Amino acid sequence: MKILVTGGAGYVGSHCVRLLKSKGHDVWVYDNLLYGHREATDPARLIVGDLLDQPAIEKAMRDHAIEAVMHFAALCYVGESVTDPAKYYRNNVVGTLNLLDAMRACGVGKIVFSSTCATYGVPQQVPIPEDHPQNPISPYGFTKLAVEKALEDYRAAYGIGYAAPRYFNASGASLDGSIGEDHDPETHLIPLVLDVALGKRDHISIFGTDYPTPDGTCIRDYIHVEDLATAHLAAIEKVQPGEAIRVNLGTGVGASVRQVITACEEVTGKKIKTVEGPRRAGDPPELVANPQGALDALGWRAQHTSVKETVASAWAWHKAHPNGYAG
Ligand SMILES: NC(=O)c1ccc[n+]([C@@H]2O[C@H](COP(=O)([O-])OP(=O)(O)OC[C@H]3O[C@@H](n4cnc5c(N)ncnc54)[C@H](O)[C@@H]3O)[C@@H](O)[C@H]2O)c1
Ligand SMILES: O=c1ccn([C@@H]2O[C@H](COP(=O)(O)OP(=O)(O)O[C@H]3O[C@H](CO)[C@@H](O)[C@H](O)[C@H]3O)[C@@H](O)[C@H]2O)c(=O)[nH]1
Repeated sequence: MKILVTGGAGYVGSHCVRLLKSKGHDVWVYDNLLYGHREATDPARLIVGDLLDQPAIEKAMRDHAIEAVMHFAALCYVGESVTDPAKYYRNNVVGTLNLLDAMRACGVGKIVFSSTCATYGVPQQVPIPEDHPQNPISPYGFTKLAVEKALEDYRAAYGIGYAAPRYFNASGASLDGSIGEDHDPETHLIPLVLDVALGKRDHISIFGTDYPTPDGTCIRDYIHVEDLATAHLAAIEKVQPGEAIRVNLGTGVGASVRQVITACEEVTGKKIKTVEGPRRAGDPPELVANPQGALDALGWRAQHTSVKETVASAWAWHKAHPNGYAG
């Protein structure tokens, strides 16, 4: 398939691009490089462009006879989405409408869109099934839910098929150590803890120790980025024009903040200094996927279910690239 991958120079997108290519798909990346890295992808297959430039998206689709889209491009900082929601609605919602309208204009019939468990808000039930109510608690989550709704309406009216995988916490790095996570600023737990192990940060702050969980810290479902890639491959190959697939992508196994820190200590052999602090606004106590829906819909299940194994792949990359793609 000829696939346009928006955000393919970013963390999750770059891992998916590699897998798609290895399976023989003809892949073009469309990324404005705001947070993406030229080094994370093949420069000969990179179109530097913005989602807000609809004619440029259409040109990319026509120039390369695109048949399907994988859509990773988005702004993803939950905190910033609260202080500057306009930026998030414009980029994530208006940008995606431009992409969908370009697909209509060019006759592209299917898309896989990066949604998130943040669309569920504070869960009423854990593990979370796909039919759980979606009540986001941040503008970021609302932008993702708005796109899910638009996808469904575009499917019903115009026949565009879509898969909307809702990721839990993307983690880890490619198993050969060649690409990994490099966000600036970094806000995610695992890379921040590994920065402490590398001596780049003095300590990790634990955001809240009074949650109703066994050790008092938040529980998350850390899904390996290579597992996310295999799920996307399954989704793009499975979904057909006019169809809809909505699935959670998680391991089904949760790990607390303290458990992640312990895993990092075991993997790196370094003692991690921690500072216990207040809760971070908007953090639900526990987010864990019910993975059955993805198994039923895509025949997919996560292969990396040990957080220690996931941390080990992240550590291999961070150790080899202490300054990310900059060296
Ligand atoms: N990382 C996670 O834990 C996680 C969890 C759930 C969902 N997601 C979603 O998965 C997707 C990828 O996340 P990531 O962690 O790889 O983020 P990332 O920031 O590493 O990648 C996003 C990419 O999109 C590009 N981009 C952003 N706005 C653009 C625009 N207007 N035009 C063109 N390119 C643009 C950025 O330059 C970047 O390369 C996002 O949509 C995110 O919301 C991520
Ligand atoms: O310095 C830190 C950073 C994080 N945490 C905690 O670690 C957990 C994981 O946090 P983080 O790595 O920031 O991920 P999330 O906030 O869970 O959000 C990620 O995962 C979501 C899905 O769960 C996606 O929607 C988001 O885009 C993605 O950033 C949370 O309980 C945080 O409170 C700390 O205690 N200290």
